[in-house]
Amino acid sequence: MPQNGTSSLSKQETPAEEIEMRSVVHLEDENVGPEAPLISGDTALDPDHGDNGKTAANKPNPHPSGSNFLWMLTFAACISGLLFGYDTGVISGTLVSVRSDLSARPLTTLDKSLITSCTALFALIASPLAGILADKWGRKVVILIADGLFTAGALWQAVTGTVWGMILGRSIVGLAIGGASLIVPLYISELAPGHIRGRLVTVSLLFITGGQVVAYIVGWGFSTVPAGWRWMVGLGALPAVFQFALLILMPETPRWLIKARYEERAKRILEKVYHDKRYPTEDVVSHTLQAIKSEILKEEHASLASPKSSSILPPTFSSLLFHPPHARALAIACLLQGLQQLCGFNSLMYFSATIFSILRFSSPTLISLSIAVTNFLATIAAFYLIDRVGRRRILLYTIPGMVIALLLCAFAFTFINLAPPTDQQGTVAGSSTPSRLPAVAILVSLLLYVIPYATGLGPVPWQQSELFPLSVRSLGSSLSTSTNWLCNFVVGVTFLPMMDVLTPFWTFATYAAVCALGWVAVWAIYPETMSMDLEDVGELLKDGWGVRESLRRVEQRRAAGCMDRAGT
Ligand SMILES: O[C@H]1[C@H](O)[C@@H](O)[C@H](O)[C@@H](O)[C@H]1O
Repeated sequence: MPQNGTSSLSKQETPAEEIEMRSVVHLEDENVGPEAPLISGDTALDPDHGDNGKTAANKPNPHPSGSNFLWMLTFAACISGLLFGYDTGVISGTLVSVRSDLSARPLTTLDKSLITSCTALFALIASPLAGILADKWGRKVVILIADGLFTAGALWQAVTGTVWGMILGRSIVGLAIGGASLIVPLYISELAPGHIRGRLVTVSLLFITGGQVVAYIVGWGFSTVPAGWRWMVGLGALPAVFQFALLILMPETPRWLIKARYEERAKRILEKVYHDKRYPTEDVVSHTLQAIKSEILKEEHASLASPKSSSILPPTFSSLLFHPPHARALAIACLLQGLQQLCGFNSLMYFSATIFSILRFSSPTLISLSIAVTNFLATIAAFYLIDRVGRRRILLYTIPGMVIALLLCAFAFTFINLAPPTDQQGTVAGSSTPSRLPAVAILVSLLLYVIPYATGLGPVPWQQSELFPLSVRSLGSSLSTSTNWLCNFVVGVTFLPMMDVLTPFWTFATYAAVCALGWVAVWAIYPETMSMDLEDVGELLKDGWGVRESLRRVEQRRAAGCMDRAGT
């Protein structure tokens, strides 16, 4: 395995060497601008060779719904998503069941906050590190390390006897979640053909939200068993061990392999990914290979030619921050990830039982399960829509629904008298006799909020990897993943204080305002990337945000009938 993704050329993989030599020759030609074909006379390596709208109709058609091999790899990778969901969801049940089992005393509010928020904090630290490792050693290595951390963290939590031991265990799991949340969408995006990429990445969201549902059910099931919480947290080790074993069968992504100059291996994997008896795959494989190689050459050229690169920062960092197309991709990815968290969804994930207990529902944990189940079911809708309706359009349609539902919820809260401030257990105190109608209206409005969230903002930001060209893909994805965890952390620590200080009305109205502002930003700068090859997305952001151009291409592809392959 190469040390930095650019060395270790094997003898039989000379075509990649040749590519590198050609690239050097090309870079020595002063008259060749980034717009020009990289290798004159070689149409396969022409930047226009990809689907830029002119060639859409002529592109070879891969299997419309993906080969079995591709689906198997997607499911294998998604086990990390299941762990991400399980470990974020299990905390709510654990906090109620621990009682005095840790440090021989009941948990204080501070204990609860630390145990909950350290996971997001360590996920935030882990994602950029995972991005660097994913570039150096490959995507698979990060999955392997995350599995090790998931297992160690789960077992440690199950046996620990102190609050600080629990915080340590949650932090180890946080490191694993940070790595997994970066690598799963990246791994799948780099394997998937453009026309089903959105759906395959959304499968990982089904595993995340499904993991949250399982965690809530397990939490509910073990809540009456003495020390049952040890089983809740310890069970997280099982899927990690299973995935660890599966890793032997999982290949590296073709895109990383080509960057690391293992072209023959990349070709063999592409052949398997696109394999189907009913469809000739040779053309698709060679088209994809050439498009990846062309993109690598262009990126190498562009970053060398970039005038604003800084000598203080490592080259990939300065290329990501100072090369305008890369910086634009980063801005969009961070906007979407920040919006996904600052819209307040995880305040429900972490505190819905608290909200429903102040509303005097007889079984708050069961009612909060309805939030998790709705989140999961609406993600299934996203799976069907994301490659048909498109990422941008889904967001523009669903965010207004979230704004309305949040305002309804804020309004309904004005009919509930809340006694200030939180009690000793960190629970927001409620009035003695809240009326049933506003309480039911709050539950309904929260469910109405979750449906559009899970159809749009839940899955769309995780399509982030497709925005970045290969040279900065894992670094860019890791920074936007960190943005996600930073904002997740902010929402986790501010929700209860906001409810106390600002009142529930202003808390939910603030989330509504964030969503409304987010809608404007999405409308202004997020281009439609549905059905595009990864290598073509970069073209869109070359001279601007590419919104109009992306919509024009969507129309063109529709007219050419290309989208029928995705079932549109
Ligand atoms: O996309 C996921 C999903 O929406 C989860 O339900 C949520 O808990 C995560 O924070 C988010 O990243």
